[in-house]
Amino acid sequence: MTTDLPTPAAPLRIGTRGSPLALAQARETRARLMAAWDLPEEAFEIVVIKTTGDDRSLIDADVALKELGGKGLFTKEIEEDMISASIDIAVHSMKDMPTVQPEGLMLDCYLPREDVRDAFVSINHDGLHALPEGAVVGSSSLRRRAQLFARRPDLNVVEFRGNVQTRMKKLGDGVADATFLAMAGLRRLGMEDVVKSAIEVEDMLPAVAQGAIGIERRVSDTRAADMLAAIHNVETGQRLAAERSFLKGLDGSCQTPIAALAELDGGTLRLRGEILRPDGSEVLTDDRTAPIEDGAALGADMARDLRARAGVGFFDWH
Ligand SMILES: NCc1[nH]cc(CCC(=O)O)c1CC(=O)O
Repeated sequence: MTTDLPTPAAPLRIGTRGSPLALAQARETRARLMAAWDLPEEAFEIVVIKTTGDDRSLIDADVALKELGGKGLFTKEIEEDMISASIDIAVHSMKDMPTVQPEGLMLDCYLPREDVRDAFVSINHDGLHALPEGAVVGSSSLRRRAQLFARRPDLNVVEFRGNVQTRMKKLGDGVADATFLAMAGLRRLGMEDVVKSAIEVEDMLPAVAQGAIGIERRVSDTRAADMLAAIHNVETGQRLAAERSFLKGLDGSCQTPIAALAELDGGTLRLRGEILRPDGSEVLTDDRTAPIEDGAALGADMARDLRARAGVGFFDWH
């Protein structure tokens, strides 16, 4: 391979959001590239980009969420900077990524996946099953809210946003008895100490691509393509192919209560999928296996069948 490797004078520019988790993910990507190509830190430049999703005033206004449908809230500005070539690659939580990339951009590099489970975070309670009748839980995730209502209609759910510290303060102030966060994010931030217990996927199926980091690049950028190929994790890519095909088939976004998890066992891929009414009153699930190479087709088939079972109006809310 005759890649012109980046140098301190002409670094590979890594675009990222400025949140602590996004920065941790960008640094992990840089560390993996440094190790794979034996390059110094100065061969990379981490470029922080502000996105619509980072704008609290917009995110808190329902109108913004409705207008954008939740799609690309965290990615639009970063992708524009990649197209205009002011950055070369962008590091994303795949959970927040739309299923289709803008013209000229692509995703073909995924890092090894972290813990896919949700974390139960609480000061006084040990886990979901230990929550007393009528307890107050904080979550702004449509998926987690719907999954909680489905299992525990007695719980009261309140909006909960902010970084880990903010949420812990709210718990300390008694705003809620418990909240939920992805194990992956907490591990990557080194904040696992706030976790009371990991929720098994049988109790709460994770969001599509939870725990996975993807690295986007320009289709035409062969240097980035070569560099990223060296750190690509094949298994993560195979699992996400099935999960994201499922999401795409449901026309879903992070604003829809959809959950899915693909796992590999030898040459076989198992895909579990779930769609819920936002109030948890109805849950449709499916669980199938196929050869790994048929994962995307499996996801599309499962989405089509669940759609048919759901009928019209299943996802309506407000
Ligand atoms: N939607 C926000 C978001 N996007 C990715 C993560 C965590 C890391 C991951 O799941 O990969 C989170 C926060 C959370 O759900 O706790």
